[in-house]
Amino acid sequence: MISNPVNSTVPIAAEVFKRKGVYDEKKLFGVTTLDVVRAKTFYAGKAKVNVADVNVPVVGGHAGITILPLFSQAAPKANLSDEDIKALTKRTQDGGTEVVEAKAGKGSATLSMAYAGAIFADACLKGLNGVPDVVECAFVQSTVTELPFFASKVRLGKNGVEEVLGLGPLSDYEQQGLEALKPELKSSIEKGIKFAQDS
Ligand SMILES: NC(=O)c1ccc[n+]([C@@H]2O[C@H](COP(=O)([O-])OP(=O)(O)OC[C@H]3O[C@@H](n4cnc5c(N)ncnc54)[C@H](O)[C@@H]3O)[C@@H](O)[C@H]2O)c1
Ligand SMILES: O=C(O)C[C@H](O)C(=O)O
Repeated sequence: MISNPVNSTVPIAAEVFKRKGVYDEKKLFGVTTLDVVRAKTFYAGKAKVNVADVNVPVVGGHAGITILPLFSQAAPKANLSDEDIKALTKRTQDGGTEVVEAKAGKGSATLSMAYAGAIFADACLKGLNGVPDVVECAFVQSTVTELPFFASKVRLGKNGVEEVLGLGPLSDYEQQGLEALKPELKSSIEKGIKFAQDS
């Protein structure tokens, strides 16, 4: 699912598939790759490193504060200040809205979404083809937190999701971000489920 609001459209799709008796939680993904692309790009700019060498996990969901980039786990390591990390986090969280507002009613990110979509589709195809250790972040059914859907690193394989990976160690700032995003993400998920059940 790329269509927004991803935090609700994924639960909606899950409910619809369940109703039809064809739900497979290993094969339903909310595409959050663009958040990773943005986090990597902004980090590379600030840290003055080649973006092609950068990796940054992004967890949570795909809207505002539910997007939580884990810059404490970014590779390569860079000595950025707390202020820099806060600014990079906000820029990543606001990236989509920035584009939507700039386009003023004429759609959302297109070229960057095509790039992100291609990365994610390629990762899925590699997994289906048996390439080992293909890992991308995606919004999936999850037990990583108490929420039924959550974006985190996911290992892709022949069956789709082979493993939903945990969050790893978080900085205090990220831990606060995680606690702050949970009520908002919970509400979006519940709205999606209710919408599907009422339809
Ligand atoms: N997951 C992500 O990272 C990400 C990134 C970019 C865009 N998006 C989402 O992708 C979706 C498309 O974005 P866009 O920029 O291409 O938008 P857009 O406004 O350019 O295109 C939307 C299209 O959907 C059509 N449409 C609207 N209602 C419809 C309906 N009921 N039935 C059939 N078609 C309908 C419109 O005619 C239009 O052609 C949006 O939901 C956007 O928020 C997600
Ligand atoms: O379509 C939007 O609202 C934003 C989009 O999800 C994006 O991340 O660019």
